[in-house]
Amino acid sequence: MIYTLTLNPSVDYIVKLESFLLGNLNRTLAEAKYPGGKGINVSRVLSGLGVASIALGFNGGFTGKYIEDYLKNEKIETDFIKVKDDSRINIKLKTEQETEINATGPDITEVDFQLLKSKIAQLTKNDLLVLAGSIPSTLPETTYEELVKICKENGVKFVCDAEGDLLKKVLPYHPFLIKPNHHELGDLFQTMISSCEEVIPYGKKLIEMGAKNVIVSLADKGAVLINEYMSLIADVPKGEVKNSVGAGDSMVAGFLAEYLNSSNYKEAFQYSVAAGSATAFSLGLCTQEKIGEIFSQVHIREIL
Ligand SMILES: Nc1ncnc2c1ncn2[C@@H]1O[C@H](COP(=O)(O)OP(=O)(O)O)[C@@H](O)[C@H]1O
Ligand SMILES: O=P(O)(O)OC[C@H]1O[C@](O)(COP(=O)(O)O)[C@@H](O)[C@@H]1O
Repeated sequence: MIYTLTLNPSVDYIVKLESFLLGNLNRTLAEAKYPGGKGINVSRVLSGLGVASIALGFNGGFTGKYIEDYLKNEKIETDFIKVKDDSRINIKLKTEQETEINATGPDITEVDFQLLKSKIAQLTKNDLLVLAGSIPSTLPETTYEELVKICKENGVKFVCDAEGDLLKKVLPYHPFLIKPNHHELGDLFQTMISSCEEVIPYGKKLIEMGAKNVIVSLADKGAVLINEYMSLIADVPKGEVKNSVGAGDSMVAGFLAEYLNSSNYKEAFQYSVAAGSATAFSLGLCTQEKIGEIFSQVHIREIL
């Protein structure tokens, strides 16, 4: 079974405005709400692709209930640990640019964290855990490290989509997949990365540091897959970007769904990029149909 872990779920409140004037009254043209948080987005895309998963994490209050009900409605199994305060609301402002305000989220106690650890300790070598997103400020910086240590002890495969030190610290435990974007990759190595070709040496370093598969996305500039067998560069389809929130999460879900189906890295990567772009071209997350429409527009070349 695939488990996704979202330590800090959100209600993503997407508001579209003609323009945004700081210090003025602004009125929206349109708005939408979705359950959010990276692991939750992965579960939702997987579900749309016919792959079951169980969503884990902490949720609370009316927002937590909204998230849980929404997932249940989409037939996604959940096993959240209830916390006292409300799950956060993240604001996504769509003007000519995309501006995000991600909230801090509720306090997580030591008892809640122990409960989570005991849930993770029950996973087996037939399971895969996706750890994705930021860590609430009340949890220790070592949270992901502690959780993947448990995975390693029990032979559980895991995927990690996180930033900076959180990501670096899980590499020695050999994640099956990591997916930084080019800014996050640049931050890891204190450099600026602006093309797919520039990604390759750093991607290879991440493989040396322990990752099994590295996907680096560069928004409209393409994406790169590196593992011990190959280095692939994909270009992305052209289209009207409606909302790129969750595009990265869709790549993770797309890769997992297709890899589980075909065990073919190249096809899984092509599917992953198509899923990312299908989400960017949609108001919410991608659908299987939308991915199918643009799949053949994703061109992959191998770098020898
Ligand atoms: N402007 C765009 N045009 C086409 N596809 C896009 C665009 N922006 C994002 N995507 C798709 O979404 C994927 C992830 O986008 P990116 O912004 O790099 O990741 P993240 O959401 O993790 O920051 C890209 O690899 C691509 O497939
Ligand atoms: O946990 P973080 O880093 O605050 O991110 C949470 C946000 O990330 C998202 O999961 C979107 O992630 P991506 O755009 O990177 O795919 C939103 O749904 C959510 O609001």
